Order: sequence, then C-alpha cells, then structure tokens
Amino acid sequence: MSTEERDRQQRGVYAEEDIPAGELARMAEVARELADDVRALVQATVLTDVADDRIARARELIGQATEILGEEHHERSFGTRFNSDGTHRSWGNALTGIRNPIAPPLRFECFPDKVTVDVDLGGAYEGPAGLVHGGIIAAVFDQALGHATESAKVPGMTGTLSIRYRQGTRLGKIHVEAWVDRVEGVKAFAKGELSTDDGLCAEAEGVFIMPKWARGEIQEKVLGRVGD
Ligand SMILES: CCCCCCCC/C=C\CCCCCCCC(=O)SCCNC(=O)CCNC(=O)[C@H](O)C(C)(C)COP(=O)(O)OP(=O)(O)OC[C@H]1O[C@@H](n2cnc3c(N)ncnc32)[C@H](O)[C@@H]1OP(=O)(O)O
Repeated sequence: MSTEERDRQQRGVYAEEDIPAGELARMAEVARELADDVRALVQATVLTDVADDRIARARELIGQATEILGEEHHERSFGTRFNSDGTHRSWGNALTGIRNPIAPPLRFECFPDKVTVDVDLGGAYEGPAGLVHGGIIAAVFDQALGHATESAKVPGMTGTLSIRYRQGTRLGKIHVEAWVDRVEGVKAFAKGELSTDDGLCAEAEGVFIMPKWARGEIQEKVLGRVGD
C-alpha cells in the first residue's frame, strides 16, 4: 500500500455523527456497564481458583455472551467519532475507551497547567510478582502525556517516549500527573510522574508530533472539540 493510500485510509477512521446528547449519554452508560462487567470477568479469570467443571460452565456462558455481542459489530475498530454537538469519542481506546474492558480505564482531570489521573491497577496488570507490568506503566504514561498535549491544544502522536522506573509500582492505586514542558512547531515535549503511597515510582518524557496526514482539517476538528 502506498503512503498516500495509507494516509487516506487513516483519515477515513475519523467518522462524523449526529447523535443527540441524551441518546449519547444513554449509549455511554450502556457501554460503561458492559465494559465494567467484562473487566470484572477478566479479573475473576486471572484470580479464580475454582475446579475444572466450574471453569467449563463459565466458558459455556462466556461463549454465549461472545456470540450475542458478535451478532452486530463494527468492522475493524471503533475509531474516533466526531459528533455534531462538538464532542468526539474514542470509546475503543486501549487506555481510556469506555467500552474497552482492556482499559483500566483512565479518567483524566484537566487543569490549566497539567492533567492528572487516579486509577486502581489490579491483578490483571501484573508484571513482576505483586507489581505493575512496566509495559502497562509505559502505556499509562503514553496516554497521560498524550492527553496533556491534547489538553494544551497541541495534540500529537507519540514520536519518542522514555521512562525511568525508579522503584517497583505495587498493584493498587496509582496517581499520575502529566504536563507540556515546551512546544517547537509541530512537536510538543511532555513530561509525567507516577506515584503511589510508596512515593515516586516512575518518570516519563516524550515528544508528541502532529503527523503530516492530520495537519489541517483533522487537526482543526481535534482542537475544536472535547471528548472521551
Ligand atoms: C487527529 C490528529 C491525529 C493526531 C493527533 C492525535 C490526536 C490526539 C488525540 C488524543 C490524544 C490522546 C492521547 C493519545 C496518546 C496515545 C498516543 C499513541 O499511542 S500514538 C501511537 C504511537 N505512535 C505512532 O504510531 C507514531 C508513528 N510515527 C508517525 O506517525 C510519524 O513518524 C510521526 C507522526 C511521529 C512523525 O512523522 P511526520 O511525517 O508526520 O512528521 P515529520 O514531518 O517527519 O517530523 C516532524 C518533526 O518531528 C521530528 N520527529 C519525527 N519523528 C520523530 C520521532 N519518532 N521522535 C522524535 N522526533 C521526531 C522530525 O525530526 C521533525 O522535526 P523538525 O520539525 O524537523 O524539528
């Protein structure tokens, strides 16, 4: 596939919608509840200690649920949908997506100078025994620093991300802060810190770049709207 064809396809993932606010709120509630249930299922799967016959029964039920959910579905991914009311939604996002059970999910608070997020990472996010997986920490930072750039109206895709793991992050509650350090043209340099009751656990810095294919129309849309 040529670069032009790939860029065209990538721009096409950004869909336009016209859903009334009340209907959107209802859809969000349904999506959240389903993802919460499946997240609980993931946690139960990791931690279960029941006998084989109970696992076989659970698998039967999970199979039925998967079949029902698959009756109608999006083709490949949820993408980002721009609504006529000025919001956009990325409900499939692996870290924040409200209908994605893989997402912890992260819910950011935005301040003029930074974004913050508090989340409880349970047994499904384990790396070293009892500790959060380093790749999960990197993913959380990627999203948090990315969110800081979006909040500061200089959004971009991750060009480079580096992380300094200072001490193991115990499974449980984490607090993350991220902010934009400086901007140079299409590049936003962001930084972040992750802490727990044990203190500072990891620090990150990264470069977020508005890609060539998104400069212009898509850039304007993203900058002009709020979303989840
Ligand atoms: C709708 C708009 C879409 C974009 C905005 C997103 C909206 C944000 C919305 C919501 C935020 C939510 C938060 C998201 C968080 C999650 C983020 C991720 O997981 S992103 C997935 C992982 N990252 C990738 O897959 C990137 C893959 N790489 C690329 O696409 C390109 O290589 C890209 C965009 C990084 C740069 O390519 P070029 O062609 O568009 O830009 P060129 O013109 O070559 O470079 C511009 C400048 O950047 C430097 N640069 C290029 N690549 C770099 C790199 N990897 N690291 C550092 N600098 C780099 C260059 O040297 C140049 O600098 P000089 O202007 O000359 O000073």
